[in-house]
Amino acid sequence: MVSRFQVVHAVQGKVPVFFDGGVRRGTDIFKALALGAKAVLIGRAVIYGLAAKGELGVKQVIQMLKDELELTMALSGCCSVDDITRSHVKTEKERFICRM
Ligand SMILES: Cc1cc2nc3c(=O)[nH]c(=O)nc-3n(C[C@H](O)[C@H](O)[C@H](O)COP(=O)(O)O)c2cc1C
Repeated sequence: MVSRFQVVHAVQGKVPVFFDGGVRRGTDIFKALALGAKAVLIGRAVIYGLAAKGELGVKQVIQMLKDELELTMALSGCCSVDDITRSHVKTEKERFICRM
């Protein structure tokens, strides 16, 4: 089965990619950007916030995603989103080679 992250990787640099679906954490945004996505779209995460706490919940979800993305960027040595590159993520195959 091909994952959404693999699809982004496959078309990287050929067409602008908007990553849509399953974004729940800042690390998901980081990974999508690292694989070449120009933007990510968020559906249910903000709906969950809306259902739980209304407008405040939506703001909190967006702030949480922003905080998590910024933390991930800081831990990866990225000062801006333009600094996030393909080298910041590994495929399963690359991870396997690293373990050998
Ligand atoms: C309440 C709700 C309504 C949606 N309505 C539509 C729609 O009318 N047409 C459409 O193409 N996608 C619709 N979507 C899908 C979103 O555009 C988006 O693709 C999806 O929610 C992203 O995945 P995520 O929810 O995992 O973030 C809807 C999503 C939600 C949560």
